[in-house]
Amino acid sequence: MRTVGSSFFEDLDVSEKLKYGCDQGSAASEGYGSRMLVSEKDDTVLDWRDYFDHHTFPLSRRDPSRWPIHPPNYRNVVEEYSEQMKLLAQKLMALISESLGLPSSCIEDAVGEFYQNITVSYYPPCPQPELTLGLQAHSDMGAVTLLIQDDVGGLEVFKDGEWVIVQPLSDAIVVILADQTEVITNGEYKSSVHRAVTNSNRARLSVATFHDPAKTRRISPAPELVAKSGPRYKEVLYGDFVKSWYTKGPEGKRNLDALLL
Ligand SMILES: O=C(O)CCC(=O)C(=O)O
Ligand SMILES: [Fe+2]
Repeated sequence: MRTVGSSFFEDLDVSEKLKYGCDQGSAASEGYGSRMLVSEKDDTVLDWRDYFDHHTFPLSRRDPSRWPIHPPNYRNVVEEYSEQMKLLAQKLMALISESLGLPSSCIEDAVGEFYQNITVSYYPPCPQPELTLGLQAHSDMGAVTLLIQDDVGGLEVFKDGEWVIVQPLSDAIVVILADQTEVITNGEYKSSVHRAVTNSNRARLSVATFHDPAKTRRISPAPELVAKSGPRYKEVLYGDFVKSWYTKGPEGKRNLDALLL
């Protein structure tokens, strides 16, 4: 997956890439985009990255004809990778459920049918890395994100009040728990606040596979956990949560904090 991703970003010129351009005006639209976000306040660059977003599940959203044809195995690799990541996300949700004494299907049942997106992020070398981040601090909105990165490094997680580097390991898949898992587990598992930093000499590639509920899904803490310690989060319609995330901007976990009881 890393190989086909970097081949798309590094072998094609901009005009070729723009044939797959996403609609930058609408949230999480499929295709190629460049998010060199610039602050309206003081012109500082906020995000320094290019990306390609693929809609992979449910199958009704999947249209491989919108994905690159270079390199030639690109579309097959994405389809196979998507399947494997879905299986892994299901396994992890079952293990988390069991670890809390819940039936193994509990979290997956609460999430419902997976909306899976695969985002390849490409961070070009940044001339002044101290002035901008590749991607601002945020927690992911959905349930579980599975991330692979190359050997450059740049992913950091916020732990015990400081930023900790996630060392790149070529065979590792980083599990990033997202906001809806925190709600469903009634805060027993926390979503992770993370960001990507840039560097001035090497481009970096990461592939994040998001597993989210449908926008029409209502998410609330599992009843078994509420029975033990009372509800700690308000119920939320996932579509409303996504809307408020895009309105307020990521900025740490502020969005999820609005659901705290
Ligand atoms: O590039 C990375 O390591 C982080 C990507 C990420 O957090 C995201 O796309 O939500
Ligand atoms: Fe993220």
